[in-house]
Amino acid sequence: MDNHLITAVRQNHPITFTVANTVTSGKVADALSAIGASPIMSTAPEEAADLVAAAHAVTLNIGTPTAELCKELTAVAAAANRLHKPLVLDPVACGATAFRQQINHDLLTSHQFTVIRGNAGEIASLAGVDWDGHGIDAGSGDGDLVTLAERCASRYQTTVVLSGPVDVITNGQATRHNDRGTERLATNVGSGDILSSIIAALLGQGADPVTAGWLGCRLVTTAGKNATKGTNGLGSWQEHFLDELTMITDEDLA
Ligand SMILES: Nc1ncnc2c1ncn2[C@@H]1O[C@H](COP(=O)(O)OP(=O)(O)O)[C@@H](O)[C@H]1O
Ligand SMILES: Cc1ncsc1CCOP(=O)(O)O
Ligand SMILES: [Mg+2]
Repeated sequence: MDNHLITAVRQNHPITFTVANTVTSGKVADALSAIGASPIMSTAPEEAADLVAAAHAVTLNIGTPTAELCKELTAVAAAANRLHKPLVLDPVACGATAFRQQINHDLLTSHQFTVIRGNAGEIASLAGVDWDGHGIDAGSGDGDLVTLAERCASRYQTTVVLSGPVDVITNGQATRHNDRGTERLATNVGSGDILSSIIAALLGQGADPVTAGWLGCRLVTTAGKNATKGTNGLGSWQEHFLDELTMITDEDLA
């Protein structure tokens, strides 16, 4: 595995285009900038092809979907496939409503994604596995999470990053785990959105999907864990988290 990826991101500033949700767009942009990537967000189908052409990687975040935004999501996904740009899906709360289920189904059956990054509830919904989802959070269910992630990876012929207390990264053949992290990440709104777009930045820097998935999880959880030192509430942790993302190096991720 290339252990110079973070250094390369900080040198090359890969343009990382995110169709973001309206809740955490700013947090995602700041986190991408902190690791050295160059973020850009847009919701205009009129510029979808031009922005995808300029970007090194793309993330579709379905956190606050609208019928209008679906035009953008489709235009960006089609352009990313046409231009062979890495494409990441964050299917936020995809099991929570029929509307979200339909949007994610339409995207996944019409376009090829490089990586799908979601929590266990979201991955279970995409894999067609019964799960007791809980809004944007993982919820609870039975079954082995590796099997769940592999089933989703196989269904959509992609790499799946199933995030949680232990992250599972698999393309159906190779499977990796990341057990570093802190509970604070679970309750911080935007942790997953940040992770999905950081994975896109690493793909944009040339990492293969499993490496980008594992390294993204390692990067976010290392920064998250380090940020707990000397902090009490969520607010101070968020500030420290961004500082940690700014300072993190390849050596910190071993
Ligand atoms: N209980 C936990 N303990 C440690 N790390 C966690 C925990 N839950 C989530 N994380 C980490 O938080 C990040 C976001 O994952 P997650 O919370 O599953 O995404 P989402 O915010 O989309 O639900 C990941 O890097 C994951 O490793
Ligand atoms: C609260 C909320 N509602 C729609 S999107 C969103 C943010 C989800 O962020 P994350 O999945 O990273 O926790
Ligand atoms: Mg999420």
